[in-house]
Amino acid sequence: MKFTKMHGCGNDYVYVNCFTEKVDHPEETAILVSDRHFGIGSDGLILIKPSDVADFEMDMYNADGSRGAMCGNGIRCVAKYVYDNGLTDKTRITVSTGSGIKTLDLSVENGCVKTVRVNMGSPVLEAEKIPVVSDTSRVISQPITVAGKDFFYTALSMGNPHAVVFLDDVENLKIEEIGPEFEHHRNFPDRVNTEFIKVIDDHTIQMRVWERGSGETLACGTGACAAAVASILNHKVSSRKVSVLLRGGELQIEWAGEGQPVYLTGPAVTVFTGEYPAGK
Ligand SMILES: N[C@@H](CCC[C@H](N)C(=O)O)C(=O)O
Repeated sequence: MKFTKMHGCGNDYVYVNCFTEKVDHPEETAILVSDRHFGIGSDGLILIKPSDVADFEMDMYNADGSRGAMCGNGIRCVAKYVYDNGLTDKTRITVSTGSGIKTLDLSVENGCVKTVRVNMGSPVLEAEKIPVVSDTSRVISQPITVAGKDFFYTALSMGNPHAVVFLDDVENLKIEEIGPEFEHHRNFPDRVNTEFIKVIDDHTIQMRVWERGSGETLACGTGACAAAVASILNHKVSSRKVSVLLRGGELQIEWAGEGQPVYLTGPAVTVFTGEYPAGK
């Protein structure tokens, strides 16, 4: 299998061009290639496929082999891959995902895509659609006890489920201890991605993320969107344009408010290409 390793703000995936390559068991392949010691090393696997309903299809798998419906950093890299490798010459493309068709605008410099702006669709706030177990129809700053500690969280879906928690300090957070406890908490029947947020100023937030199926990653595009929406809903920021500072870089989020789509802008980078497994 020929592959390309790419990342968006350090959220790295192995990309396979399924116009020419075939992956028979993507769940098992995702686990194998993601291993940072015995595999290629990544947060998961992303298959780029032909589509009947959009220009391309993105099919994504986490490092544990579970399927993700949407990936904000991954879809920007899909855009870079298809443009840089001549599968399209369009700078506005559509990509079919597990959470619908997304439209992407590509910024090109010297013949290569540098940044991509994605229409991520509207956030889903209804508890049962996220899904999150709750007595209320929405979960905005609700108490939750996780691993014996009390937190407040806001839940929403950006095509995948997110819990956003505001803290005074995220740098010293023992995320490898608390992250899995949120992921498997009984409130989240489909597990959850959890964003831990420190507010920096009225338009900037700092974020660490524990991703469902992959653990701590350096960035999460859907998570950055969820965090910006939660920051606006909880009046933590006053701007509708929010900069999200992640361990692997910075993402820009725009949201005009309820019923409106969220826009995600950020970089996409190719790291290397190869073949897996090696011939010899
Ligand atoms: N890193 C991604 C999200 C990947 C899927 C997620 N772990 C899930 O299972 O929902 C992003 O950039 O959005």
